[in-house]
Amino acid sequence: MDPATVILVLATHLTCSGGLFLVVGRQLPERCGIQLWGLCGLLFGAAFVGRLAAGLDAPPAWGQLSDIAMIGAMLLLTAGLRQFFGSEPLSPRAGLALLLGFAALQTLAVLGAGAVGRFAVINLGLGIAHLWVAAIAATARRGAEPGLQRPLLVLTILAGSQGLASATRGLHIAAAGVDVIYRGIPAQLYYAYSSLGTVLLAMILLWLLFARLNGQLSELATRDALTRLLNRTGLDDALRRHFGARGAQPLRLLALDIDHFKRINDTLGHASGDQVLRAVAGVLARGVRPNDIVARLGGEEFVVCCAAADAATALSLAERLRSAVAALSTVAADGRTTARCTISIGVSEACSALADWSRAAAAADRALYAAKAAGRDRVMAA
Ligand SMILES: Nc1nc2c(ncn2[C@@H]2O[C@H](COP(=O)(O)OP(=O)(O)OP(=O)(O)O)[C@@H](O)[C@H]2O)c(=O)[nH]1
Repeated sequence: MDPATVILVLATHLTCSGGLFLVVGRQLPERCGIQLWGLCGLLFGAAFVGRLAAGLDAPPAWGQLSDIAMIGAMLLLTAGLRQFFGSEPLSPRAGLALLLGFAALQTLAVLGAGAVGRFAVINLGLGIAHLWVAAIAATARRGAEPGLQRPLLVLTILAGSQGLASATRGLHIAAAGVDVIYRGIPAQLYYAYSSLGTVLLAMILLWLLFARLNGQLSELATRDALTRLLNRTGLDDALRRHFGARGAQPLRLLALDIDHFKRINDTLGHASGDQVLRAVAGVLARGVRPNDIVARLGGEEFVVCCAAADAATALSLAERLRSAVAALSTVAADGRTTARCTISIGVSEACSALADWSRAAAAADRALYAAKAAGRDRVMAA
């Protein structure tokens, strides 16, 4: 394909994907990055159109405007990525300073070496900008949720390889002169790879977005909004995963219930009751080992699944949780009164398969009611 056709295809693709991002971004929360990616696509597309409009053989100064627009578009891409991961994008002043610095450097190169200077600097500039995108993706991947790991790895590889390709092209043009800008195998390979890269980049950004939305949806479906513990659906999923794993340890079920919780609501108000629920949930979540499962089944009922083969371990965990909750003192919604509460716990026999789960849950419940009947604030084994 001749360079003008490649540039036209790139411009069309970038403009369409930029527009699509802006349309999709209208349905999403502000500052999630996609709006900046949309602007990046539109600006990059406009830069290519500007390059075509000026003509591929136009004097370097004409093409400089489109080059500055391309670097501006790359800055928007990095800003969108930083926004997506919740960090502050570059300030407009710093972005402007970078653009002016690039323009000054390129002008010096054009004055010294004409078209070769211009193309060497824009390719080096695009190379550095792509490597920056790769660095942002690689850094974000370290702390990212599991669903984002793969798209971020692909983005790191794609942006990194595009960065290296652009920088190498810049150095090649500086060394070999104007003849290699549009002609020859390296130029053909470069245009083929950047066309593919542009299409893939838009897909990866959408992949990132869908992975994030998917994670948020699954979080909403499986976690209790008040305490952030697993809800019933989340517990079912966790049990299926636990028992589905090879060599799964047996689980002992601790059924927990806050004693006389209605009184807390009645005396201190529902908002204070919510604070107590959050505080108890915190004690349970912090008090177990990473392999254990903690869930809120509704109201003031919780369940802890303890990966322990022997009853003594489960009973001592239950006792530890009971005394930690009894020692807890929660500031009520008025900010002054403190609320205290106790819990009763029923502990089941070991359960080694998902099929036995309801029997274990019923046994733990019976033990819990026995603990309540025996005066509350105690642990009973099934
Ligand atoms: N604040 C708050 N209260 C809730 C929530 N869900 C359920 N409740 C309240 O929890 C209370 C449960 O009361 P009961 O089932 O009578 O149990 P209890 O008062 O703890 O008594 P025992 O379990 O017998 O010790 C009810 O008043 C419910 O309204 C919630 O999300 N927030």
